[in-house]
Amino acid sequence: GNRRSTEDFEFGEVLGEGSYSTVTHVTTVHPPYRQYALKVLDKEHIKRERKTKYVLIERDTLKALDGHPGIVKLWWTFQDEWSLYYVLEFAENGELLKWIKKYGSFDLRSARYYLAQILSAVGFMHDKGVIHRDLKPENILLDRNMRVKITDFGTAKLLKKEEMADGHPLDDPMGRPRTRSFVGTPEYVSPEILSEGRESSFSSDFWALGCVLFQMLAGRPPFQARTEYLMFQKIINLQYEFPLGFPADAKDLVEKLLVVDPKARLGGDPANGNGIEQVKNHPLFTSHIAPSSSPPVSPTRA
Ligand SMILES: NC(=O)Nc1ccc2c(c1)=C(Cc1cc(-c3cccc(C(=O)NCCN4CCCCC4)c3)c[nH]1)C(=O)N=2
Repeated sequence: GNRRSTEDFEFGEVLGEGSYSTVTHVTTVHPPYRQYALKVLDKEHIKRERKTKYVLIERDTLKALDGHPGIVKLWWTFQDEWSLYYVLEFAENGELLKWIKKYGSFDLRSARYYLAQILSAVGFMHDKGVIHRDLKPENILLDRNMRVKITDFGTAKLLKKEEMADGHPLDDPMGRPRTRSFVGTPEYVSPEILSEGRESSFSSDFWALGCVLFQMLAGRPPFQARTEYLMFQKIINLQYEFPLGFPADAKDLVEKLLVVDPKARLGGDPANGNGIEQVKNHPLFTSHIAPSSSPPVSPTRA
């Protein structure tokens, strides 16, 4: 059968490190030689840090999202005495963040090309009741054809059926105060998480999309500060500025996504219908009919 073990793989370079996991480039030792990203999770550390819940959420979320080209595929899982192993899709061109830094910033056509693919993957996630909660250029990978592959669902939230209506997790029937389980990466965390201590909702992912669009075109995230406290102040007070020359259509979309009230955010209120469709119908996408030439494979400066 296909019971796997580390013996089946030749280990290559380390691709990424987390607090209790390491992702390594591996190649199968038997033909057909295939490349994967092997995520090794340390059992001892997981138990000590009480992260078992997150580890299982990642596996269950990736299984629920299997089949979408914009989400990293989980091929198999196996374990040994010390570790859990997730055999994940290898995205050869790595993190979107690396490409933004390499080119300084993207031109509008490239930013629109990547945002359209990210929206397709996020729309699929939300339809399946998954909130990513930590969308950022480090978690948006690019494969050998520069196609988007979203990863790192270790901190995602898998909503129950009855929670799907407005994307908000239900309050505890016993009225116990909500213990906010997780806060995303400071630069990209939405104001409602910081101020009301709310759980994230679908709308939190839209805030992060606004930050990613800004960063692709500006070459930096909208909110930066020397300390997390100062960063949080800037986020809840919406203190950010566009660089000169920031394209008008993209500026308008960022301004509709970086809205403090999650319900007023574009796509943020499920009562207005499918959030992703509202973003896809924005002039950034509808007022530029792409020329017949194929989309850009690698980002180029404006
Ligand atoms: N937290 C997580 O779950 N993290 C994950 C999960 C899955 C996963 C994952 C992370 C991946 C990360 C990754 C990182 C890289 C990478 C890291 C450093 C440099 C490069 C790079 O320079 N790539 C482009 C140039 N290469 C040079 C080598 C030959 C091929 C082309 C890629 C490629 N893929 C991956 O491919 N698949």
